[in-house]
Amino acid sequence: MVHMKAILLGAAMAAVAVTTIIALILALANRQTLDQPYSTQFGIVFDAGSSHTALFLYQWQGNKENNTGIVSQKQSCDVDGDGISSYVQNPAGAGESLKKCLDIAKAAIPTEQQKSTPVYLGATAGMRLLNLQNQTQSDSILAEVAKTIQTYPFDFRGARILTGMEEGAYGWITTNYLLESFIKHTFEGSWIHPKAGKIIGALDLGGASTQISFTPKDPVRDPNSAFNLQLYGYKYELYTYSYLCYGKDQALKKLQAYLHKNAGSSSSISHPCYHKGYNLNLTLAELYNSPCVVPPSSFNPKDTILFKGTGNSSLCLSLIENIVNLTGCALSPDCGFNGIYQPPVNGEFFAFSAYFYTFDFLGLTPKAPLTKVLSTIDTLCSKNWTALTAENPSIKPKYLKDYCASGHYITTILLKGYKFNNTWDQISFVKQVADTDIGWTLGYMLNLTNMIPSERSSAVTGVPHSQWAAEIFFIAFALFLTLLIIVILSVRDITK
Ligand SMILES: Nc1ncnc2c1ncn2[C@@H]1O[C@H](COP(=O)(O)OP(=O)(O)O)[C@@H](O)[C@H]1O
Ligand SMILES: [Ca+2]
Repeated sequence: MVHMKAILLGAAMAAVAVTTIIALILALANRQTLDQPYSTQFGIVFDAGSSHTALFLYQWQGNKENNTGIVSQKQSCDVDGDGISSYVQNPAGAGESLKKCLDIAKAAIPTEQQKSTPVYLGATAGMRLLNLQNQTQSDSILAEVAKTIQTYPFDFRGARILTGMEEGAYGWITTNYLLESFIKHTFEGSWIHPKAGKIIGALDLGGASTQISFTPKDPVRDPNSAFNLQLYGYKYELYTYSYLCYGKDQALKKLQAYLHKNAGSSSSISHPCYHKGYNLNLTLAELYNSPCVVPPSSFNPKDTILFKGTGNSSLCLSLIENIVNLTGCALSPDCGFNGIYQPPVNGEFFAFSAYFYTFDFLGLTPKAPLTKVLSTIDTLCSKNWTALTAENPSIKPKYLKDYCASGHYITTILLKGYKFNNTWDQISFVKQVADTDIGWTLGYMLNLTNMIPSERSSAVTGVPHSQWAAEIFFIAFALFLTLLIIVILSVRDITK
């Protein structure tokens, strides 16, 4: 009898073991399903900035992950000419200007994929300002760019002006997506949520606006600058603010207007941020062409003024501190500049766009000690224009003339505005991560194409339904067998 029971138990255990092993093999063996070749998909985003427009072509491969996230930049294309907001006299020209880049993108996408390639155009602060000045003009420019894109075989999804908050939040999403701060692909092939605290803040300096976005330590006190997100099952409360008129170009225009106002009737004005030997002629129409500067009560738009560079670095810095209003704070002490609410900065930050361009020219990327930064800007500002242009023959004068001023502007807003004075080393000045540009465009596309799920369950690993059913069947069957044996053995014991 004991012998019989042992045989039965042995046989049953063997059956359970075999069933469990099959279930395990099914569960573990076939993760490669996701590596089956999916066709490459594409997406296009136009960044219609205040100073210029660029096209970004992104690609991704079904569910197949590469080591830096799923979506990468295949190529980018710079549109010739200025930003679309400069086409007020010729809105159709704004549409026309996009064709070169659209043709290049079309050539890069296989014909059969073109119809399913989404295209977005997002305009930022240049169009925000035009929209404030003259909505009819901004609408007609948007209509013209939409019309041109629709002549291409893509899936056009709209041309619109982003809010400053969207611009800041999407830049933050792009940065953290590329750095895999939300979800990380491990060596073993699964996805994990990385340790909290590795979320990076984003600093974007454009021509007409500048954005700061980060997750503060404490809850955001002003709902107007709170942006709540849920990504891969985790909630984030973002502080984000966009300072309209405080992009690099509009801030430097404010400085010109300030100098003009203080020059009285003189048409020749010393400019301490311009290099000795550099002269700039400007009509008053050009100087006062933006809502960021208040013109004198009466002026002749055709009058010209002459800015003469004096290369006085310390005077330049103190004038820039006048442009950025550093006093007054309603929610004291939590302020950025201009009395705008901002919680204390928290953690590491990536600074891109004109932050990067300026610091790249200065040789200060990705990081440099603050003392070196300040002395490098001083040295640059004191160079005379002839020497500077001779040393930098490949740099466009329209950028070269402003690096002194923008160097001082950047340190002013970062140190005294956002108050990185004790955390300077937390800022990296970068253009790309994993060969993909940092900016709002990728985050915008990821969001609009629902490529960042809000729930963890939609994350990337998985098995096909049939395999999942087989796994469940064998696991259930193993459990059933175990139970059956226990019951049989107990019944036999009782009836004995
Ligand atoms: N090579 C460069 N050197 C210096 N500044 C640059 C360079 N390329 C672009 N920029 C600056 O970067 C900024 C880009 O802003 P943009 O995206 O056009 O405006 P916004 O984001 O405010 O709509 C502009 O101030 C432009 O002058
Ligand atoms: Ca921009």
